[in-house]
Amino acid sequence: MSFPMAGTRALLMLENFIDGKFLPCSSYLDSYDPSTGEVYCRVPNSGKEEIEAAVEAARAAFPGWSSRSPQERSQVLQRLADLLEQSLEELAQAESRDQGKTLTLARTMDIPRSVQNFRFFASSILHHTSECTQMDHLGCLHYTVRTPVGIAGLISPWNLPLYLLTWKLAPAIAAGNTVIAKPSELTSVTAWMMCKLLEKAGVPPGVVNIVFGTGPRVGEALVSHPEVPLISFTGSQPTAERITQLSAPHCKKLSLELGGKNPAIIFEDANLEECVPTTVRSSFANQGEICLCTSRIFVQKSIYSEFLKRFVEATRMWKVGIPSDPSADMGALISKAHLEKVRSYIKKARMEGAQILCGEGVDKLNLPLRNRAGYFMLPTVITDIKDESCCMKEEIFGPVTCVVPFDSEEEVIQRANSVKYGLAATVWSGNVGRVHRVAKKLQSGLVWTNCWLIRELNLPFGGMKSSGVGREGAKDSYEFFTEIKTITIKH
Ligand SMILES: NC(=O)C1=CN([C@@H]2O[C@H](COP(=O)(O)OP(=O)(O)OC[C@H]3O[C@@H](n4cnc5c(N)ncnc54)[C@H](O)[C@@H]3O)[C@@H](O)[C@H]2O)C=CC1
Ligand SMILES: N/C(=C\C=C\C(=O)O)C(=O)O
Repeated sequence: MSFPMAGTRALLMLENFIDGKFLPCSSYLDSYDPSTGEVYCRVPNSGKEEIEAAVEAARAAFPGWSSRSPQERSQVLQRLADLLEQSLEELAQAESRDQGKTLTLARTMDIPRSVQNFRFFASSILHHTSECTQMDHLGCLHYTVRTPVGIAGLISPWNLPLYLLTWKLAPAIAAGNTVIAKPSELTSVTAWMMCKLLEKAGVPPGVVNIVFGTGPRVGEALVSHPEVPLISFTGSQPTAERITQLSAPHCKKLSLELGGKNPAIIFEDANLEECVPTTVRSSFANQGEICLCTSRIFVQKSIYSEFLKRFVEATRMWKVGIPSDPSADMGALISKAHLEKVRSYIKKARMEGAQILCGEGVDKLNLPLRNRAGYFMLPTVITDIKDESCCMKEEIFGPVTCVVPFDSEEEVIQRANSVKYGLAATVWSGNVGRVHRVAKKLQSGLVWTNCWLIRELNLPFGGMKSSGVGREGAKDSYEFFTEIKTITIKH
């Protein structure tokens, strides 16, 4: 596999992957290197025509793929995982250049997890069982069978491009579906690189089709297509709303993994040695562009000053640098528009009288000349802010976090729950009873106590309230990507 390295002039031209073939498109979109602000890649600007071709290919491939045994499909997934792993370095370089994240993060998190997604579902597909019940008095036996749904539409975002695409793709094809995936138009490169490995892995033509382009054009064509009965989406809440509207006339199965406004609750008996560095990471990892990132930090009053001092010191040590710098903790944000949006929240906070303790507008960003037009900003800590402020209510999805004090357990639970989102929370305390009590009362699909982002892929992942509909994981993804049928036998 090859793609232009940072500094090369040739534009990378992506093509759609339909029916096992790379196909050019009649129009293209510019894609930017977030670390320089320069166009470096052109992405197909697909529409209805390409979706029609992909549906035809996926429909034709379905009978063959769905009738293979789980073992056969599992072997294909394992081979794909091996091939991705062999290309780990190239994929990590590409992800970092396309997304702006540090190369270190792409190498240690994005690509290894993409490999793991295939290995995980290659294994879990072998272990599902179905239910059976008896009604001896009526001479009946009842059991369930599961069958793949058909053509799965997968729409993924720009923050963890290959990681989140493969988190949907692996369970979809493991269960016997064929797929049409639409990655974010801002970060399409690693999906295109993966297509180059599919044939060698033994994925038959038409089982995986990847169509590139924008949400309103090709995304909507996919969502509205009557022969795509299922959509798995990760992204923003307004887009989820639109997908829901477009799917409604067809009663499609939907899995919606959306944003968060995730609280960290830090009690006075927390181990600050562990809590401070983990909360810096949970706030600013991947430039704060993970739906699980912390953006509201509630600290018990008795340790508030001490925590704040240590937290700001540690944030100032969180280095922003060019993505290839091995000492950088944070790279560039995804786009100019997103950088401006994130900065606008800090401006609003200032206007409301909040204090910016470090970061944007307070400290100086040091970047090489070539990267000055890149979309970089410093990790920023806001205090003296009201719970009603938009910075405490809306998903900013950038390196910005708010720190506020609290008095009691009851109060903090109520405040943590007072937003429309309910995705992830962290609770820091040495008191086991309290940890269980608080975790249970938080309106949040995931609660990490005394840690962050330790993932158990077997268990349900997803959010409550406006953070989404449905869950993903070994059993949940299997259930989503299959239809269940109850069969009664009278004997
Ligand atoms: N995982 C998450 O929680 C994510 C949250 N966001 C949030 O969303 C905000 C906006 O980011 P965007 O890139 O605009 O997210 P988005 O929700 O618009 O994009 C996610 C995916 O949906 C597609 N899409 C967009 N409009 C569509 C439509 N009408 N029909 C079908 N597909 C469509 C996009 O092309 C992309 O592949 C961010 O600032 C952040 O707050 C963004 C990305 C991921
Ligand atoms: N869905 C997102 C992150 C998921 C992480 C995981 O499955 O470990 C997101 O940032 O959108």
